Amino acid sequence: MNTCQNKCVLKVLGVTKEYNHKNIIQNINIHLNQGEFVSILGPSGCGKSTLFNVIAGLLPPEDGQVFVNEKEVTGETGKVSYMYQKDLLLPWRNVIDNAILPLEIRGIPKKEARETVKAMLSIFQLADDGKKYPIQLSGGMKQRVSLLRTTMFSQEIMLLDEPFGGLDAITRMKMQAYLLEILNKIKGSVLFITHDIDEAIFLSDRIYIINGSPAQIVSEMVVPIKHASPEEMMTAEALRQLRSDILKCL
Ligand SMILES: Nc1ncnc2c1ncn2[C@@H]1O[C@H](COP(=O)(O)OP(=O)(O)OP(=O)(O)O)[C@@H](O)[C@H]1O
Repeated sequence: MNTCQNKCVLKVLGVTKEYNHKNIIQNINIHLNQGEFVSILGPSGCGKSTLFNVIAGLLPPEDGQVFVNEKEVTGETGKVSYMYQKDLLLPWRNVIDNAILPLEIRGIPKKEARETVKAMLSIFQLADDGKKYPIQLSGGMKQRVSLLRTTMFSQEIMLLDEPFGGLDAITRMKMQAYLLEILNKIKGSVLFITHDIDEAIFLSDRIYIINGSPAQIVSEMVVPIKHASPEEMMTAEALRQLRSDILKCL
């Protein structure tokens, strides 16, 4: 299954990364097709964020290559957008001015950048919140601002590193539905890190399981029912089987 079928926007080939002469991830091969939502599911501490840092060009791999739209970009930053686990909003900037950061870095004048962000606020359900500061926002709102800022960098390929990890269960479910709604509007391709099996099943088209020490891709699974309803999540035999197959790999 490890081939590009539709247009392949991101390809990771044989990536190995070590810290202090110890391999953390080894010979990782993954790909992301245009418009796909693909999760990397694995236990805490196995090396998922390390893999994202290599893909984003923030860490050079010991071995292997990263391609974006067929062009090698190993070790190059600025090719994909990246949302970290923590929201990392600047407390002294309001919502709009937090979200314009990627545009400012690209040299777009502040006034123009603010107009661009303002036009997106309602899509992110932040229409009345542009002037608020991070301290005035709930956890879910902070993550929506982070996501907005991430899309301001690039909507083509987004790396989302456990964006809902710190949220309570109800907010997390709302954010998952909200993320799908946003993606439907902006048509991006997403690589998503999680260690929550049901979250991966609900959101993804495909799931890579990463495990071991050093961590490797131990399985690749296609989700048979896309965006299953809560009832299907509980009762569908195909999803029960998928959950069981995933558990065997972890
Ligand atoms: N800069 C570093 N120097 C040395 N070791 C590191 C460094 N960064 C991470 N590690 C180690 O590499 C391993 C993988 O870390 P990483 O953050 O990639 O895992 P993860 O799967 O994303 O974890 P989590 O799900 O808890 O966020 C861990 O054992 C971690 O302690």
